[in-house]
Amino acid sequence: MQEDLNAMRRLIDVMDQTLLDLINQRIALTREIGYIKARDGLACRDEARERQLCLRITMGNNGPISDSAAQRIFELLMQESRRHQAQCQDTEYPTARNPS
Ligand SMILES: O=C(O)C(=O)C[C@]1(C(=O)O)C=C[C@@H](O)C=C1
Repeated sequence: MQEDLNAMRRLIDVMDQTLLDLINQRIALTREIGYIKARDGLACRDEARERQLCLRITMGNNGPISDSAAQRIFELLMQESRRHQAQCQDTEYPTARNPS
């Protein structure tokens, strides 16, 4: 019984690390977008894109989590993206990302 529990928890630990790595990769991408927005004078928040994303999340949610739980998770992710993008507004566009 304890062995079954431990085996399941090890699976969860591996999955959590994968999720964390993916979340950090997502943030890295949104930071790239942040530099582009800063360069082009665009606002961090794009409400139309956020609505589109929430719709896509609802359409793609196969459960068992509820649509509102899925939306809360993604709203938190987007909030964190915007926080990182705000930092990009204050820093120079890295030349390594700007080959031109
Ligand atoms: O797609 C963008 O424009 C982004 O900046 C990415 C992102 C996101 O995290 O998905 C972040 C902030 C915007 O309000 C919308 C979406």
